[in-house]
Amino acid sequence: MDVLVTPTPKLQGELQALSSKNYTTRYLLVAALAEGTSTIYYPAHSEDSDAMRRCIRDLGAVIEEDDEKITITGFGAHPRDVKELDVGNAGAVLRFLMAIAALAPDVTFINRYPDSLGKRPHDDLIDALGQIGVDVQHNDGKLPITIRGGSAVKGGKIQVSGNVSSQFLSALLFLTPLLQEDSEIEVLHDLKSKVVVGQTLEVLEQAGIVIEASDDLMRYRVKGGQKYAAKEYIVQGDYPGSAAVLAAAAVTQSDVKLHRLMENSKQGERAIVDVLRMMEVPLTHDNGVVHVQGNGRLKALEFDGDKATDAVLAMVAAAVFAEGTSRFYDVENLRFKECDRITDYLNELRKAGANVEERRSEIIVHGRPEGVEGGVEINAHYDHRVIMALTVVGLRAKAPIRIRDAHHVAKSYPIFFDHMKALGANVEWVESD
Ligand SMILES: O=C(O)C1=C[C@@H](OP(=O)(O)O)[C@@H](O)[C@H](O)C1
Ligand SMILES: C=C(OP(=O)(O)O)C(=O)O
Repeated sequence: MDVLVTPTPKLQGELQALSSKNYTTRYLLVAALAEGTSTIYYPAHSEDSDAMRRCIRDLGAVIEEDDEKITITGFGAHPRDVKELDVGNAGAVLRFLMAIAALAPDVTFINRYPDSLGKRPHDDLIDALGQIGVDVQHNDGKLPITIRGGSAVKGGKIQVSGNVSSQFLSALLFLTPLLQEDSEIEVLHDLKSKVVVGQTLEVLEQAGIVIEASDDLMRYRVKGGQKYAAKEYIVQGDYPGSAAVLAAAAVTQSDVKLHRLMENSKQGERAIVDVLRMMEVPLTHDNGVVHVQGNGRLKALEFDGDKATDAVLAMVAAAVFAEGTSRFYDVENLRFKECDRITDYLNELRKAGANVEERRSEIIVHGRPEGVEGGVEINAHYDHRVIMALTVVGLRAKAPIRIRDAHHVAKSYPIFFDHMKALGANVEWVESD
């Protein structure tokens, strides 16, 4: 399905932010790794969180769900001997479960998105798992991937590169407490998306796991033979998805309130609020409610995008209409996401009429406060965040834009267009031809 975005000068209304994707995937996983029954309140519903639900069920977790909560009886350190897992297009789910598959005899992760997840590299995790005796068969570091683990995998010293994705380190942090022996993990090179590792450590601690981490998050000591506790968890609101809604409010005349966005969240993408403030967008953030009263005027800024990796595309979309030139730096790992979020995204922005430039690890935006031309068809590149960001741009284009295959928004935010409509955006689903 495609979506037609017709220019919309005003947005107004109140929404509940959807539930955090990254906390949902983590709570589902730690509940599955516990032996008792855990309860997760307000879990996210999206393709990625459904992928984690499906895979932990296949691995032996028993799941019951109603409108408010999900209860999970876990398999502890003993997943069922499943032959195949389908993670859809979910990178974090794949990487976390590649590590957990080391507890099973022989699991193959299939390749259902050859043009998206199928192109993403997993070499650093494959290499790290190899160091503790996991046999990994792969297609040049990519899917399909077969993991052969089992009782021979005991823990030990592991070095893992962090300069492509933090998910490889998070994956090892979920696995190593369950191994028989103690482990020491050292992160080599750099650690991208470092803030997300904070979310991993927070969830591990909530699940009763003890990990000694160095202050710079580059070294870890993990005792083996630990057990995940069965607990109750509450999922907070999602900043990465909300970033697109807030950016939409920022580029229009708006009066928009978004609830459930904790001020002290560990999600790096909460920086969307500070970034919009620095862009001089009128807003307040109190008691978990972000209230944007946009007047359509924004100022350019410079921002270290690695601090808020999944909100950068929304920030860039806002910068398209700012006065002056904005620069988002330290964003090279955006190239290894659902698509190349620098080259592919900027190509689509250019089509819509934005004035943008790319460097290897930077996005530069020469703002056009007068608006962009629009009147084009956008390729979604299988990327929910490209779809949401181009919607923001379409609201302030001079002619409608059509986003091809916009249904991929469901990877993280299936009701994004319902939410945008509720705020008054002129967005409608149209059959692809
Ligand atoms: O650990 C996680 O849940 C995630 C980590 C980040 O990936 P990278 O570490 O690859 O930047 C982020 O982009 C992704 O959406 C979710
Ligand atoms: C990159 C993302 O997810 P993942 O890496 O889990 O596919 C995302 O949600 O923007």
